[in-house]
Amino acid sequence: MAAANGGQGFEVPELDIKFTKLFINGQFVDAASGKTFETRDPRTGEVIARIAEGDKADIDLAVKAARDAFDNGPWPRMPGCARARILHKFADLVDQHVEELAALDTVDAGKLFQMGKLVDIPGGANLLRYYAGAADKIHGETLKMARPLHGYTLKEPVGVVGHIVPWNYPTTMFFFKVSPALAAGCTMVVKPAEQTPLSALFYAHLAKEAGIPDGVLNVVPGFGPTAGAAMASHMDIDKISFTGSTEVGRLVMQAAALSNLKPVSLELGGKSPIIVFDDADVDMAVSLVNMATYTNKGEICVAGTRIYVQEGIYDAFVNKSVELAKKSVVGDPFNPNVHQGPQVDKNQYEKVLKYIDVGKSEGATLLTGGKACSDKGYYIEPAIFTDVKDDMSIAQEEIFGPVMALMKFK
Ligand SMILES: NC(=O)C1=CN([C@@H]2O[C@H](COP(=O)(O)OP(=O)(O)OC[C@H]3O[C@@H](n4cnc5c(N)ncnc54)[C@H](O)[C@@H]3O)[C@@H](O)[C@H]2O)C=CC1
Ligand SMILES: O=C(O)/C=C/C=C(\O)C(=O)O
Repeated sequence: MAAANGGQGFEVPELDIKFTKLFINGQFVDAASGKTFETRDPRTGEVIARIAEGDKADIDLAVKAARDAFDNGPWPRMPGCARARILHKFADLVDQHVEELAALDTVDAGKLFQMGKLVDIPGGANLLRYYAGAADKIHGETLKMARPLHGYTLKEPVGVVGHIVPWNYPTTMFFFKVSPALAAGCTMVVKPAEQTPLSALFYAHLAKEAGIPDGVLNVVPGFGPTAGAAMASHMDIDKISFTGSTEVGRLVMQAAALSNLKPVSLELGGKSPIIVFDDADVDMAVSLVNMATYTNKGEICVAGTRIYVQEGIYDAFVNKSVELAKKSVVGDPFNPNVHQGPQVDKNQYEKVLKYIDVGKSEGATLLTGGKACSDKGYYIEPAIFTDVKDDMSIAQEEIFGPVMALMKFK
C-alpha cells in the first residue's frame, strides 16, 4: 500500500476503501432499500465512507443464500481437509493485505495501527489456520451399549449461523466467530458493528478469492435494532453468536427463544477485578495493571477496571501508577510512538467522559487524566481514580474506556 507522510514525522498509509456494499451470495450489492449510512474516522470525527445499510429484507436475502449453500452447496459436504485448504488460502490472503486491513481498523475503530499490523490481523489469519487444522478432526464416538444395539454419535455442522460482531475488535471478533463455523462446514451471515464495517467487507472479498463458495459467508452491515434484531429472531438461522453489551445480549437471547429456539453463544460485558497483594513486585504490578486497564483505550471486555491494592504497598502503587499514566502518549493511532488512540465514536467518548463526571460526583478522587485532550477526534487522557468505593458506579458498571479505579484493602 502506498504511504504518505502524515506531516507529523510518521507515515499514514493512503486509504483506499474499496468495499462499501453488502456481500450476499458472493456479490457486492446495494441494500434493498437503497439506504446507506456514514462511517466516521474517530481521529477527526469526519465521514470517510458511506456503507450500504442492510435491514430485515437484506438479512432475509443473505439467510436464503446461506440456506441454499448449506442445503445444496459443496461446503458442508466436502471433506474437512478440502475446507482446510481453502481456509489456509484465506489466511494467506489476509496476511498479504495486513497493512491495508490494519489501516481500515485504525480509521474505523481508532485502534493502534502497529497493534493491528502485528497482532489483530496476523492473529485473525492464525485463527483461520488453527481452525483449518481442526476441520478434518471433527468426529463422533462409538458407544459401548449394554444391549445389542449400535450406539454412536455423529458431529454435523449446525447449519446457518448468524454472527453479530462488536466494534472493539473488528478483526479478532470476526475471525473468532467465522473461523470455527467455516471449519465445521456451516454457512453464515455476519453483521459487523455499524461503527466498524470496513474490514469485514474486505474479508468477504478475500474469502471469495480464496475459493469459499458463494452463499457460505455473507456480510451485511447495518444497525443493531434492525439488521441485528432481524437475525436474532430469524426462523431460518440455526444458531446465533453475539458479542456486545449485556443489555443487547439479553434481547438477542429473548428473540432467539421466542422465534425458533435457536441456541445462542453470548460474550458480554465485564468488570474484571485485579487484586495486588503486599508481596507483589510493585513496578511489575503497576506496569501490568496499566496494560490491563488502558490496552485498546480500555475498550475490551476483559479490561482490569477495578484494582484492589493491599494497604502496605498502596501509596507506592498509586504514585507509580500516576507517574506511568502521565507518560502515556495519546494521539494519532498511526503514530508508532503513541500508546492510546481515540475512543471508537462520539457516543463512546461521551459515555466515558460522563462516567468520569459521575466518579467525581460520587466522591472518588480523580488523581490524573480524564480530560478530553483534543478539539477534534475522540481522545481522552488515561484517568486514575482513588477513594473508590465498591458501590460507586465506576466500580460497578462497565465503562469501556481508559479509566482506572483504585481501592485499598487490608
Ligand atoms: N463484550 C464486548 O466486547 C463489548 C461490550 N460492549 C459494551 O456495550 C456498551 C455499548 O456499546 P454498543 O455499541 O451500544 O454495544 P451493542 O451491544 O449495542 O453492540 C454490539 C453489536 O450488537 C448489535 N446490536 C445492537 N442492538 C441489537 C439488537 N437489538 N439485536 C441484535 N443486535 C444488536 C450492534 O449492531 C453491534 O453489532 C459498551 O460501552 C461496552 O460496555 C460493546 C461492544 C463490545
Ligand atoms: O483476544 C483479543 O485480542 C481481544 C479480545 C477481546 C474480547 O474478547 C472482547 O473485548 O470482547
